[in-house]
Amino acid sequence: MTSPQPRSLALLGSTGSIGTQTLDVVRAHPGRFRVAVLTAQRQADLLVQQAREFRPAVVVIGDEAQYQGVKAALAAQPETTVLAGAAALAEVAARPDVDVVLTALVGYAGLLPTIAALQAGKTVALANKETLVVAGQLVTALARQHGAAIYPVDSEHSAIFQCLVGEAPGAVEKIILTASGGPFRGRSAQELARVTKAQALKHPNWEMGAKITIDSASLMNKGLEVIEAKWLFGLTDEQIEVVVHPQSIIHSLVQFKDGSLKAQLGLPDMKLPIQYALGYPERLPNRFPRFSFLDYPTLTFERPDGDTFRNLPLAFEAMRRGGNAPCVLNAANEVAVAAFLREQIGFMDLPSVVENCLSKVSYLAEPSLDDYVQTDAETRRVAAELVK
Ligand SMILES: NC(=O)C1=CN([C@@H]2O[C@H](COP(=O)(O)OP(=O)(O)OC[C@H]3O[C@@H](n4cnc5c(N)ncnc54)[C@H](OP(=O)(O)O)[C@@H]3O)[C@@H](O)[C@H]2O)C=CC1
Ligand SMILES: CC(=O)[C@@H](O)[C@H](O)COP(=O)(O)O
Ligand SMILES: [Mn+2]
Repeated sequence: MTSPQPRSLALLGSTGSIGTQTLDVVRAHPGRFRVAVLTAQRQADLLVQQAREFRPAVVVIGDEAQYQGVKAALAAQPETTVLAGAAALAEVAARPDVDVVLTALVGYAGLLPTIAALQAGKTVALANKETLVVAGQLVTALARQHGAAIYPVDSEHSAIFQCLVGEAPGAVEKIILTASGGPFRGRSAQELARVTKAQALKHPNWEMGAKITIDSASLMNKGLEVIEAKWLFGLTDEQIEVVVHPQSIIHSLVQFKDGSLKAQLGLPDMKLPIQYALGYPERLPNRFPRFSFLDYPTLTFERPDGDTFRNLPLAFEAMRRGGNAPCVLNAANEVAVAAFLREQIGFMDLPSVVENCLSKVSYLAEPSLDDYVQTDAETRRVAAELVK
């Protein structure tokens, strides 16, 4: 039997939590994947170290001030071209030598490179949920138009994707996204007003980047995932539910029209969903740690507390309004989370900034790409005033 040609990867955001775990998956499967592109924003030293190991055709350092340093550090590696700046991300995502673009960068910055990848017909392994939150309708329409697949990396969406394999289109009654509830599950609004950044950065089950960890603590992560699921799986708003499952073992469920439920289970480890998206439709054998029910004799479930964690109902509301409302939600949240991480605002200010921006920024029912860009910029201006 001949071995398959290695899949060529563009890994956008290689220095982050998803990016470094993606490289672990690549290391676990020698010969299956080839790294053609690596990109970082500020961590130039780690980017150089990764480039020396994986010898990609191109690296991008987002922070242009670090271009000369990266170029000098890779001078002895002429096969690797060094580029800098945000525009280079879209350029490398569309390179002819790339099969799969894994979007492991954080926030709105993922939108334009993902669009470039889809327009070039690339398969996108999507970790960057903000892309579908901001412009899900436009992005999924582009994928259809260019015959490009989007495979989810987000653990809940990977779970749903795995449950849907072999099922007829239209067989789904609803999906149930599981939420850990974060480090502050069960706390009152009064208690939440006093929590610290250090406490919010301690997720009970997952090791992740700072922005998504704060989003998990405020339940905005689940709100973003609700909107992400709508577009990935073509669901109506009524077909999406959230249940709190503090152990993060059941990664999500699908309920079918005959009442049957399918779930995907596993340890909280992103290497499996990353590998599934990169290897799809194959299930590649690996030696990652295995789950045992005996280690988790009790799996529990609760209703999310949307009165206290207001980001979740705000995200549902933005989804129902549609148009540019989810783009406003996302930009407001990005500004608020950055301000919280600078210890400029408190935890309970996070939903207030989002709610305020949703009421202040002009609503557009059918935004173009340019409208999304304008909405993002306008929302950031409004939000910046609110977090001062
Ligand atoms: N971490 C996880 O387990 C999960 C993450 N996700 C999603 O995946 C995405 C990545 O998350 P995570 O890995 O945790 O994030 P991290 O913050 O750990 O990593 C983000 C990566 O993006 C780069 N980056 C940051 N800002 C920009 C920018 N403006 N332009 C270009 N690149 C940028 C960073 O570069 P540098 O570090 O060099 O500055 C880094 O490589 C997010 O959308 C998140 O919601 C989804 C499910 C699980
Ligand atoms: C690993 C992953 O996919 C994260 O999005 C994770 O789900 C965060 O956990 P909660 O948002 O459920 O706390
Ligand atoms: Mn998730």
